[in-house]
Amino acid sequence: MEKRQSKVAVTLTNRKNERQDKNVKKVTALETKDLHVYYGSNLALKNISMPIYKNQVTAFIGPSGCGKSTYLRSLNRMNDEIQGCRVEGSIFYKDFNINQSSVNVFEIRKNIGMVFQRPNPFAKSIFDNVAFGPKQHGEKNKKVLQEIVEKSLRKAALWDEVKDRLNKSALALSGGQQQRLCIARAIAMEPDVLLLDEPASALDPISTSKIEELIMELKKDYTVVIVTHNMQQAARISDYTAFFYMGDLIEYGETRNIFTNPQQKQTEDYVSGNFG
Ligand SMILES: Nc1ncnc2c1ncn2[C@@H]1O[C@H](COP(=O)(O)OP(=O)(O)OP(=O)(O)O)[C@@H](O)[C@H]1O
Repeated sequence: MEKRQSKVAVTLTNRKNERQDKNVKKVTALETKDLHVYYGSNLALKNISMPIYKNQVTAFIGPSGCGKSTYLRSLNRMNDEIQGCRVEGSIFYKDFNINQSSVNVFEIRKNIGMVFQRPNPFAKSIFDNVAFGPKQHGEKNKKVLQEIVEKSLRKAALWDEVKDRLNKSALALSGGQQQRLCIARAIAMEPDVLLLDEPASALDPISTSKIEELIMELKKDYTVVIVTHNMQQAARISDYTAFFYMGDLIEYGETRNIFTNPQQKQTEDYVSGNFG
């Protein structure tokens, strides 16, 4: 138990690219107010109000079943796809409550993209995977599509590895490459926010560290929200951390504070490995 805590502390001490300039004004990219999520009659998330800051990495941590993924899916209305799931409360994106039936969810998901736990490329070429979204949204110009594909693959740190085989099947890529391809596919839609649901949990340590490096790069251009089971990963890559427990948001704040100076006993117990 002790060991786990000290590893996280070492991780925080060793963090590179630390740019916590206290004078920089935080801009809110997304915000929920009084959010409740039900699966049938089961209340899975209770009264969650929190901002997600622009160009920051925000990590959601907590034990299995506490509601991390449910909350992540709320942020781009993906819970709409789950039968029996009901989301009450407000989700503000660009000062507009997107939790309203009149909102075009495809437009929302274009701006707030999502990458899932298991890489899920289409059984198509690498090129067609990345070009898929823009084509669906009406882009027909081949040159423009080529530019989008190259730019997205570069941003996903995959271009050098695949530039000579863009017409080969995406399914022939390694798991880590497939996950970066899925990130490129999301980037191709030019989103503001990227929601990543345990994007490295199915990957080996080397692929995981590539994804982590990539996430820290991506925040320059995007707001990144990540669900992770791995507290060291949260400590390594996130600026803000939210700790969920049994459907409640127990504590939210700068990652350094959550791990080294938590205000709630439950957070302290969790980050020090005493439960979960
Ligand atoms: N599709 C669903 N139908 C019914 N209940 C669900 C569904 N998805 C999640 N739940 C319930 O909602 C609660 C929160 O689940 P959620 O998957 O959001 O938690 P989590 O913290 O992401 O868990 P994990 O870390 O195991 O992925 C749990 O009680 C879970 O059983």
